[in-house]
Amino acid sequence: MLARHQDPIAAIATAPGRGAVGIVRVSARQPLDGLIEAVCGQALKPRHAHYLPLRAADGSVIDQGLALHFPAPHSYTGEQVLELQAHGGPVILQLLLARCLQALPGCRLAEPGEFTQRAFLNGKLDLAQAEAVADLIDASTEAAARSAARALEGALSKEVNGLRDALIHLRMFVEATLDFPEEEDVEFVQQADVQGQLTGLRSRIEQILVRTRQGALLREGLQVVLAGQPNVGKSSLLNALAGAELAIVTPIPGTTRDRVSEQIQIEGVPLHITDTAGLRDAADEVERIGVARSWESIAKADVVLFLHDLTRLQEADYQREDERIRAQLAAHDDAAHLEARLLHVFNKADAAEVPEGAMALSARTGAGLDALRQELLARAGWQAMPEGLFIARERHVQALSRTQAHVGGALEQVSVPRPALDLVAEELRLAHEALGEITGQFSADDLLGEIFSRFCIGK
Ligand SMILES: Nc1nc2c(c(=O)[nH]1)N(C=O)[C@@H](CNc1ccc(C(=O)N[C@@H](CCC(=O)O)C(=O)O)cc1)CN2
Ligand SMILES: Nc1nc2c(ncn2[C@@H]2O[C@H](COP(=O)(O)OP(=O)(O)OP(=O)(O)O)[C@@H](O)[C@H]2O)c(=O)[nH]1
Ligand SMILES: [Mg+2]
Repeated sequence: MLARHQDPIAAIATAPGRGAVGIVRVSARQPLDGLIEAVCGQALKPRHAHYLPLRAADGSVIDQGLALHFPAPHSYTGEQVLELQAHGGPVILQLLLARCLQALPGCRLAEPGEFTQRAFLNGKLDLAQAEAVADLIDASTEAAARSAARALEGALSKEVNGLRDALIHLRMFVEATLDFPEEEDVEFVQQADVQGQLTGLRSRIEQILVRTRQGALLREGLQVVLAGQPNVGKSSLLNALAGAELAIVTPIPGTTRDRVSEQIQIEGVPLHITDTAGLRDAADEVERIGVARSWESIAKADVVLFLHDLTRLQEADYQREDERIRAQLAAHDDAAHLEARLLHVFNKADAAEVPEGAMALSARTGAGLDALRQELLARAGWQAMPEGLFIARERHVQALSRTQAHVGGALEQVSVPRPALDLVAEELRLAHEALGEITGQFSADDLLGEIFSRFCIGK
């Protein structure tokens, strides 16, 4: 353990700037009696809110506030914690913070996520729960917040721990059998139906993977880019989806020159929508840069919504331009990837006939927008699962997929006539290890550093 994990730390634990109330939080291994006496002028009853003057070094009053002492180990971090709840002005909170740093020997400013990192290191939260704390704070929709709260309660961890126990059970069995003489072990493994157990495990992992992917979608959202020729109604569609006049709309082709992005939500799934400059051989420098940016956005999008203008479908030059864009899209992407993310949508259904089977809408009247929303959710792989939802990260999906691959590897090994049990054991060990990365049982220090450094300060 690095020495820095032993230091007392302090930080402003509320959003910076002006708030009605702000909190300065201190966490330390050593007793906080000296600090409490210095700032509060009296001893504090554990886990009890005291209203009192909070004092500077010269005895002057910084603020009338609330002080709370959580003696170790019954605190957020598992260490001694002192909370000073003051009025929320930035100057007051800075003064209180400076006072704590100066009155508690060895105390330094907390790094981002360091309180939660200590909660993790002291076993108060596992890694998936600690990540849920950050996801709860950063949640951009109610559904994301609610499922982050469920992950914080341990919904994902519980699933992962259930899998872990089943894996440990199998590992112990297979490893014990390894010590048997060769003829007996095979028979033993067959009797215990290791193959059946592995098959069961694999379908359990698959079910959890499906839910974890949903949880990751709630967290990451979906990147949708509106692309197409000038004047087809991309900006109108952005405005219609967002319900606000965000992008300029005019009948002049080439109106949008720079990207305009907005986050909306559909059934709680965050959608990041980007309106782009119409794709054409631009006449001037500004538009040329705009079109280059359109292509950058297209490259990064999960869904490329290729918008067409129904009123111009029959025009030869219009068709030629659409073909050119299609070819350019194909040149930027491999066919399968393009197929999976390209969505053709036909606009101005209020002003023209709609061809059979086309996904048509009118950005002007709003007709067809609901069907588009549902199509976007379907593209994202969203399945409404009201109960049992928990927030998750791409990292969790990856770890579960690797666990699944190793369980599959073990299954392959036991399915041959004379299974090599040492290979089965090795696959199971790797599966266990991959699974353990989710809750932080087997996590490298650099992964932990990476995760906690993305928290806000004071968390
Ligand atoms: N004022 C304040 N509000 C806050 C926090 C905080 O640190 N301070 N939290 C910060 O994120 C969240 C609450 N999280 C907390 C988690 C555990 C404990 C705690 O004292 N745990 C003890 C006792 C548990 C019990 O009494 O049942 C323990 O785990 O032993 C406190 C806050 C949200 N609201
Ligand atoms: N009739 C009809 N006109 C529409 C519809 N959507 C957009 N328009 C009109 O089409 C013209 C172009 O709309 P924009 O939204 O600016 O088109 P754009 O694709 O963003 O164009 P650029 O920014 O130039 O690439 C405007 O005159 C809109 O009023 C629609 O659903 N029906
Ligand atoms: Mg536009």
